[in-house]
Amino acid sequence: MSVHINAKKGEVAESVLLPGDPMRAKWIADYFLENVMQYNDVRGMLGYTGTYKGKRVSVQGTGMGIPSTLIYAHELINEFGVKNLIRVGSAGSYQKEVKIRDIVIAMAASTNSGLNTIRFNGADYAPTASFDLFQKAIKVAEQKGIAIKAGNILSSDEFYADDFNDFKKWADYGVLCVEMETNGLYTVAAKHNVNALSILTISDSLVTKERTTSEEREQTFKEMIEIALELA
Ligand SMILES: O=P(O)(O)O[C@H]1O[C@H](CO)[C@@H](O)[C@H]1O
Ligand SMILES: O=c1cc[nH]c(=O)[nH]1
Repeated sequence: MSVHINAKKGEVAESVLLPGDPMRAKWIADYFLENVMQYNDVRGMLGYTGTYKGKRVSVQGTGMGIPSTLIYAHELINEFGVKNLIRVGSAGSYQKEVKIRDIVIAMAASTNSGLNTIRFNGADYAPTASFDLFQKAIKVAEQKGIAIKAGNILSSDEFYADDFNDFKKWADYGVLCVEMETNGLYTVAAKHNVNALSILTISDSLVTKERTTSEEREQTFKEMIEIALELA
């Protein structure tokens, strides 16, 4: 057991899907996994282990934002021996070509968080996806006929920016979409020499102002889960 995860040793699989929303974790376990056991309920941040096509896989909510995600990723890696951390999250589009329900794989994650500048004494660190998981995800998506987009994303510290037009600067530099966790996830995975990948589904667009409902964000977005589960 760790501070935030009350699983016993061995109850968490080597590969873990990481949605921000703990209710999406429950939905993934209910909808996709067999032989499911719930291993975590601390703070309502639900975690489950089950099997997918006979392979053991876990799914753990992380909460929202880099600080919360760092807690779960750190404990999963250091206390439970997790080797593959695959985020399955929602994101807001920054580009008109990136449309609602599109899937974006984060090759790299920029941020406005100060955590890495503190960690690296004022210098920038560029956290990137695991090349191995990235390559596999591209292959799986091709096999399943699922279109994906891939590139740089923004992990923002705030959901409600003072000025929503701030996104245009990031968009000009080719950033595809915004979410709130990947920069931290890729950094902690690099530190501990394990694999991390973020697969995101566009839930809303800062360009067109369209958006999906919270229920859709919790219970749909099946294609990114299907890709993620094949990487486990
Ligand atoms: O859908 P999840 O995985 O929670 O991800 C996105 O949704 C939350 C904001 O609504 C943030 O956590 C953001 O990164
Ligand atoms: O606009 C959005 C959508 C999902 N997640 C975010 O952080 N921002």
